[in-house]
Amino acid sequence: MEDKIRVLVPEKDVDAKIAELGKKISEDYAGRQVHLVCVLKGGVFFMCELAKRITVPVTMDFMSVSSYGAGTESSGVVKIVKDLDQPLDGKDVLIVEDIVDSGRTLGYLMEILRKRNPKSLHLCTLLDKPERRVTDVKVDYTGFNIPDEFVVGYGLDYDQKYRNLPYIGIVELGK
Ligand SMILES: O=P(O)(O)OC[C@H]1O[C@H](OP(=O)(O)OP(=O)(O)O)[C@H](O)[C@@H]1O
Ligand SMILES: Nc1nc2[nH]cnc2c(=O)[nH]1
Repeated sequence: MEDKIRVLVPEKDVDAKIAELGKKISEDYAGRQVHLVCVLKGGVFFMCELAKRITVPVTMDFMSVSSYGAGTESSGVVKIVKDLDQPLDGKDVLIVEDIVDSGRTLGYLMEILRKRNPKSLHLCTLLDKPERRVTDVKVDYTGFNIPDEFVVGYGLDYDQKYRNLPYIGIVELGK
């Protein structure tokens, strides 16, 4: 049987929220250049849409870390699979993520990136599951706080599927 996807956040609400976040970030970074750091793979859809909504000068870089396997639980072991191409010294860095869940990935990542001497380091996530937090993380910009459900779409996968959905959904697995 095919998996069923129940819509949690419809496409129009995601689009409206990204526009709102882009406006807020543009205001907060007025007169500066913002260096967006995308955490692959999940963050890429959100980052592209967000970048289009930011009106101050933007530069971008990408990194890939792995903390989840094929399942739905963070392993707690975070590995850098692909590092950034450019140094962060003196830059106003904004990390762009699809989701903060246990906080392990971002807690670890922010600690490493802070050591690279950015002028500022902030975090923007499309989704946050505050109930699930194990590691404390300061989130500066949040799209939606969501309940403790495993979500897919807008970059988020289940076993590498469903990243391309233009909305956020909950998978009901087929038997
Ligand atoms: O707060 P945590 O519990 O650490 O979970 C958050 C992390 O999990 C997801 O990545 P994932 O490992 O699924 O990789 P992907 O983006 O390549 O799918 C997400 O993009 C975050 O990086
Ligand atoms: N796809 C997906 N990846 C995650 N990584 C951490 N939480 C989640 C989630 O709810 N869905």
